[in-house]
Parts: sequence; structure tokens; C-alpha cells
Amino acid sequence: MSNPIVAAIATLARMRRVDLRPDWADRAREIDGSDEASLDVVCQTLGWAPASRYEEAPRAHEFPLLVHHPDHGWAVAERVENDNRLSIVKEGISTTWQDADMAHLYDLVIPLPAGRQTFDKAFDVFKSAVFRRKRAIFFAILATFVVNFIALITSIYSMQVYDRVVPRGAFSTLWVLTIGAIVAILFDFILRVTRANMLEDDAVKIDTEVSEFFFSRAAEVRLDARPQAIGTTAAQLRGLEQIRTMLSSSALFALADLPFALLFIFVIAKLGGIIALVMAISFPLAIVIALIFARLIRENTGKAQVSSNRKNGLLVESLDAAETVKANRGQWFLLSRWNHLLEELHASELPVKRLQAMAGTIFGTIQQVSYICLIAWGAVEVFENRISMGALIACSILAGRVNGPLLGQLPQLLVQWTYSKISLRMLDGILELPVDRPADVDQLRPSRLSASLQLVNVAFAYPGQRSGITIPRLEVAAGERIGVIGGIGSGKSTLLKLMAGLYAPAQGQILMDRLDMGQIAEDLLRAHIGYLPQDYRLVNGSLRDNLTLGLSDPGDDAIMEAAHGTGLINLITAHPRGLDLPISEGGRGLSGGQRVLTGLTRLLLAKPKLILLDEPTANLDVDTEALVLRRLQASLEPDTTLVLVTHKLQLVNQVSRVIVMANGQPVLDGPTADVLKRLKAVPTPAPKKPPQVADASQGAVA
Ligand SMILES: Nc1ncnc2c1ncn2[C@@H]1O[C@H](COP(=O)(O)OP(=O)(O)OP(=O)(O)O)[C@@H](O)[C@H]1O
Repeated sequence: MSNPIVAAIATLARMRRVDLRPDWADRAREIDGSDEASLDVVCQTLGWAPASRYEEAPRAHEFPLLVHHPDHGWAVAERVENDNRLSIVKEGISTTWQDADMAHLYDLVIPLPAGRQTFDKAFDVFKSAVFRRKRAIFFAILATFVVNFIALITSIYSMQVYDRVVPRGAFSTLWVLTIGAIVAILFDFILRVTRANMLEDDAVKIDTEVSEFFFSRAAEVRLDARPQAIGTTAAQLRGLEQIRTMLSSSALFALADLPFALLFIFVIAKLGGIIALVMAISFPLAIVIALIFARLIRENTGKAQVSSNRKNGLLVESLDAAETVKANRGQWFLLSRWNHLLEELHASELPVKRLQAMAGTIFGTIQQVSYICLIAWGAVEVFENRISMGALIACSILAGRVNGPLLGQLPQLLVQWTYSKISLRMLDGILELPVDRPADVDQLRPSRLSASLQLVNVAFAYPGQRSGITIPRLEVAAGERIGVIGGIGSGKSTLLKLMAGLYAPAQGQILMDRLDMGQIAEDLLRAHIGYLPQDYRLVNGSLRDNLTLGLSDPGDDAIMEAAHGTGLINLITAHPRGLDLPISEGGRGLSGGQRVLTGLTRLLLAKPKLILLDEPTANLDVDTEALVLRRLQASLEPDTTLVLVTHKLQLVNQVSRVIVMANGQPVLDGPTADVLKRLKAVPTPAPKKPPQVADASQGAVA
């Protein structure tokens, strides 16, 4: 990281304990980071808020800060000393600058990764995103005022025309009134156009912010706490769409007109006197009926949402397991489940639709009846000379504003509102799941982390299982090469995931370099640990994207060199698009062996200190297996630790220590030769406790 400003920001982020995107430095690297103006360019390039320069000395708690000195360049300031010296950190070294007043201190806000912000309720996420955009709120309120004000003007205009202009032929008054009304309408037009543009811009930003938060948050959920049904989780996130539709619907704007309805009833009373009683009765009556319908709709929308989620889950599952389903003629089983869910969905959706239609009809009738009553009563009042003809016309226009837009939209709004409430509850469910690193825990960011591990009194069980992994004590020194063997389901993969820090132990501690793994910053941990799961999945994108996933771009030369090391080069050179070979959704497009080679190549590029491989050669042919392991061994630094889970005994000869797992516990642990000798002499010893079902494949190991 030779770019001075990039190096200084990285130090600042480490000191403030903020994770930076793995590729952030790639984006900022192109900028010449030596002069002071480069900070603005960096902020712009990274999409961060511009940094502001301190005009006065910052308060003590505001440190550490980014600092630029005309002679010394960029660094991180830790504090200002009494004798006008500045304590700084530059390129990892703490030192002092003599002339603090020549240095410029900057307040740079490094944004937290989206998922790390703390919100208890999904509603707060939306609220915070909306309320941060004060300009949009101001315009929405102003526009609502103006729209309603124009309605008022139109009604008064009609009254004046009927009462003053028509009887007396006062055309000069008519022109003045007409010009005034047209000016008001033009102003309304301009405001509406501006509002639409502004609100759309802000709506996109709000949408991006909220979706980013929930997507990151769902990705941060601890692997062992994840709901088993992927489809249901996907449906939970889909709830965002419901809320988005609700927030951007015109129905919501109609709701903002609610207080104005009361104002209009008041104006009707002023202009038309007693006839305002019609609106004073019909309007609250409509609101009460709306509340009753909301209750009736709520129960069925809840049921419809649950069925819809399960339907979505089934769809994801059947597409994901298409091969198994087809090969086993499982489509009939899935089809009958699908039809059953569809029936359930229709059964709960139908009442909602009926109620919505009925609400629409009732509100329409209220609207028409109240209009007729107002006009009829008004006619009597006009005849009795209690009100003017113009006043009756103005009242009828205002009555249309009281009942019209709001009552017309109410049925749709009711359904959307109930769906949104359920969606919010589902999103709350995501927020309740435990995440890898809670935001209120200060993460450790040691400058060096060795690849030694200690598992002390560790216990772990999958949700809903009584027994799982129990490890009283297991120590792995930096630089050790360890093989883990054991029967099917003996807990080898689970042990590896615990060592990788992907699962948190329910009990006990897992230490890396004597630090609790759960407290080490996630980005630091991932940079030090290379874990290759049994079923290595690729992500949608190109082969290059998959090889550099989560890494700072290593450059094509390094990628090709690593690909030579694993033999992946054959695939790259054979394909017309080379490294840009497309990987479709779900990682399809490559064979099982090629996927593993991709994972191994990425591992060589990442150069982690702790390498955890779960049956890496299960999908490889004998030649490739030998080549890969030879190259992997050759690339390992002396202090790199390797833990290899395998069913193949010949691979065990490549490691110096072997751990044998049975029923979730290590039952043998020692130098390879000793363990193999004991395995040949006696069957795998059973764990002392708890007494479990005998290991199904002990024979395979022995
Ligand atoms: N995601 C999961 N949810 C619930 N239980 C699980 C899950 N993964 C594994 N298990 C259970 O945990 C136990 C240990 O599984 P694990 O995958 O660690 O075994 P393994 O030794 O790696 O097996 P194999 O040699 O077949 O890969 C098994 O009994 C398994 O049924």
C-alpha cells in the first residue's frame, strides 16, 4: 500500500475499528495521494461524504484524525501535545511532528458497513433513511399544503364567480380572479414537478440504503443461527418490496390529506352552515368502517403471506435440487406440495380480495350518498336564503376533496398497510438473529496474528440436536500440518467450521494466537484464514470474480501463476473467454473438480496463515490430486498451519499429526505414524462420553 493517503486511511480505519471493503484500496489506488487535494478525490471516488478541515483545535475525544503536513504528507494524528507537537502514526510507526500548527487535521467519516449499523426494529431502518432526507420531507409537506390550498382557492373562486360575477356581469373582477387562480395553479404545477423529481431521487437513495442494510445484515447472520429454509429467508427479504410499494404508493400521499379533510369540513361549515353536518357524519363514519375492515383483512393477509413464503421456499428448493428431483421422479411429490400451498394461498387471499372489493363499494356509496344529501339540503338552504348559490357550489367542490381521494384509495391502502406490517415483522425476524460480530462488541485488531489455535472446553450442537461436538482441549501450534479423519457424520466438517470461526461455540472458547476468535475483527480473521468447504460453491459472475472474491485485486500475473499451481490453467486456456469465463447463478457451469480447483487457486492467491481444507481432493483425479497437493505444500510458509479433513488415508501421509474424530469428539490425536499404527492395531476407540450410536464407518478409517 504505497499510496500515502491510502495507507493513512487504512491506519485510521484500523484505529477506529471500522471494516473497509476488501477492494476499497483498488479504487483509490489510481489517485496520486501525496498532495492535500487528493483527499477530496478519494472521498468522491469511494462515494464517502467529503472530509471537513478543522479550523479550531479538535477536542480530545475526536482523535484519531487524518492529518496532512506540507513537509511530511499524510498520517494519522493521535493527539496534540502541550508543546505544540503532534503525536502521529505513519506507516505503522508512532512519532511526533514538531510544528503542529502547520498540519491540517481532517474530520473524515469512514462509513460503517451497511449491516453493522444497529437497529432494533425494521421500522427504525426505514425511519432513519427517510428522516435523514429532510429536503424530501419538507417538499412533501409543502406540496401537500399547496395541493390542498389550491382546492380551497378553486372552491372560493367558483363561489365568487357565481355570487358576484354572474349576477352583476362584473367582468373585471372575473379577470382578476381568473388570473389569480391560474397563477396559483401554475405554482402548484411547478411544485408538483419539482416534488416528483426530488422525491424520486430520494426514493432511489432510500431504497438503496435500506436494501443494502438488510442484504448485508442477512449475510452477517451467524451461519449456525441461519434459518434452515433458504426460501423462507429469501421471502423475508422480499418483504422489502411490499414496504417499498407502500411507501411509494399514491395512496400514502392521500393519507397526508387526512388533516386537511377536517379543515375542509370546517370551511364547509363556514360557507354552508348546517349542511356541513353531512360531511361531519359521513367522513368519520367512513374512517370507522375502514378501521373495522383493517381488522378483518389483517388475519387473512397474515395467512396469505405465510403461504406465499412457503410457496417461494418450495420453488427455490425444487429449482436448487432439480437434478435429485428429476432423477428420483420427485416432481410428483413436489407438485402435490405446490398445489396444496397454492390452495392454501387462494383460500386466504380470496377473503382479502372480497373484503377489499366490499370496502371499495361501501366507500363509493358513502361518497355518492353524502354528495346527494349535501346538494339536496343545500338546495333547501339556498331557497330559504340562508346560503348563496355560490356557497353551495363551493361546498360541493370541497365535499369532493373530503371524500374523494382519501376514500377512493382507502381499500388499497388498507391491504398494503397490513401486508407491510407483516413484512416489517418478518424483517424484524432477521434483525433478531445473532450476527457474527455484534456492533456493541469492540473488535480486536492485532497487527500480527499467528496461526495457532486453542479449543478449550468447546461444545457445539446444531439447532434442534441434542448432541454435537465436544472438545475438552485441542491445541494447534503455528506451522503444524494436521490431518483430521473419522467416520461419516463424526463431526470433522463441524470441527473445521468451528476452527474457521464460521460457527460460534455454544460453550467454551476458541482462541487464535491466544485471542478469542469471536472478538477478532471479521475482516482480519477472514484475511488470515483460508477455508475450503466440502461443497465449494461459486457465485454468479466471471471466473476472475470468483478467484478474487473478497481479495484486493492481485493482478492477472499472480492469478495465472496460482492457476498454474493448481492446474486450473488448463480450464482458463481452453476457454475462449479465459479468466472471464462466465459462471452462472448457483455456481453452475463448472465441474465439481474445477470448482475445487477454483477454490484452491483463490486460496493460493489469498495466502492465509491458517488453511482449513475439507476433503479438497474428493472430486479430483489421482494426477491432479498429486499435483495440487505438491504445489500447495511447496507454497506453504513454515509458519502456515494446515488442517486437512479427509477420508483418504494416503493423504494422511502428507501431514505430521492426525486427529481421529468419532461421535463429535477427538478420540485419537498424535504423530501420524503413531496414530496409524494404533488404528491398525485396534478399532477406533469410542469416546468416553456421552455414549452414542457406534460410528458407522470406523472400518473405513482403520
Ligand atoms: N447444517 C446442519 N444442520 C444440522 N445438523 C447438521 C448440519 N451439518 C451437519 N450436521 C450433523 O452434525 C453431525 C456432524 O456432521 P459433520 O458434517 O461435521 O460430519 P463429517 O464428519 O464431516 O461427515 P462427512 O465425513 O460425511 O463429511 C452429523 O450428525 C450431521 O448430521
